Amino acid sequence: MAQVRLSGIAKTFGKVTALDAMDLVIDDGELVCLLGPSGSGKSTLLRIIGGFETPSAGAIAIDGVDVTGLPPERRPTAMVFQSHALWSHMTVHGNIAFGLKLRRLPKSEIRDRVERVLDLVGLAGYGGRLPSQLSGGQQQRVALARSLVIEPKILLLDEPFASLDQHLRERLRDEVRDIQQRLGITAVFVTHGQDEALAISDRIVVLADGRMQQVGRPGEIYAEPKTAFVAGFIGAMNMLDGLLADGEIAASGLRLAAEGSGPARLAIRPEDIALSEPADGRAATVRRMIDFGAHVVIDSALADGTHLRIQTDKAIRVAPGERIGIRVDRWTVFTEDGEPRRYRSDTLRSFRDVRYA
Ligand SMILES: Nc1ncnc2c1ncn2[C@@H]1O[C@H](COP(=O)(O)OP(=O)(O)OP(=O)(O)O)[C@@H](O)[C@H]1O
Repeated sequence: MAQVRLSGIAKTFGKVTALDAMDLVIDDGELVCLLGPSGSGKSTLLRIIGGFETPSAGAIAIDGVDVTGLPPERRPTAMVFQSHALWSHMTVHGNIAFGLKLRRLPKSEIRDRVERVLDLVGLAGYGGRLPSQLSGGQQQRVALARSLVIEPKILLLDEPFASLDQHLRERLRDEVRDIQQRLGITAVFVTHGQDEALAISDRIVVLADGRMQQVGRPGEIYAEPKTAFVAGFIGAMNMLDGLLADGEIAASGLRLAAEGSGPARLAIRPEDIALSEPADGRAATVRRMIDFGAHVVIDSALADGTHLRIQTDKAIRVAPGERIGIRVDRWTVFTEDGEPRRYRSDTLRSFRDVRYA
């Protein structure tokens, strides 16, 4: 069992609040991604879990044992850093065996464990090479093997594949997910790549300005963002400034049914917009078509010039300057205070306004 419990964890560096009183439980065997923009506190939180940083306030417990004051080597954790930091004069075998030698394990056991973990990361037969004789991706696999060989209960990864090209990054992150599930270990993965987080996480913790914005399953975070920040940060989103009045939100000439009054933000996913006949309050002008192969995105302009992106079928062809009608199937309205309100076109009839249905 390896559960991590953070209670009121905070960290300040001088006047900078890197983390603000954070409570979080990471369950046994879970892979949790810490996702957020640069400077949001992801690495600081990970380093606190690993014991590389001391919190200014709060406590951290692993399997019910308080480890707040313990150094990294006395925690059941292992960290994989962004830069592989392998010892260049040591072979792959030597690099991986190092931690086991420190623990004074018998030679035969060290050899067996190194072989097993090399196999696990797809590098069987590479033990005799020097790091300089490996590709970047292979070096990062060695770094991963070096962390896994000590059989940690909790694997901590700080943007481990950031320096690799996208193709390799995707392959390695899927492998990490696979290995983590096979070994049944708990993992915390720092990334600022939303695709990465959506692809591999059991749960995502979205951070901004040292605060947890939302914690949830990938699909939940995508479909039901709790704040305008999360809505804009995860997945493609049209975010428009609008005004609520008379059962509608008006934003950049677009009008949709919504309750409440006063300023608000209107969030619409590009895939939740379809083309239709132009009409008052639901028209735009095509700027350009962006062909992604599997689908097409129409970059359009609303009445005041604000961009509106529409994801559509690649069979659809429109020309720059063309006026198009839009039908919005789902939208979310965020106000300063209060919960976000989500709407769908087929629920509109209950909003006494059938114009957009
Ligand atoms: N040792 C330090 N001394 C002073 N300020 C620090 C230190 N480490 C981090 N910070 C500050 O704390 C905040 C959070 O930093 P952190 O590295 O945790 O962010 P991050 O989300 O991991 O960012 P990135 O994606 O850029 O790595 C930032 O404002 C950063 O400048």
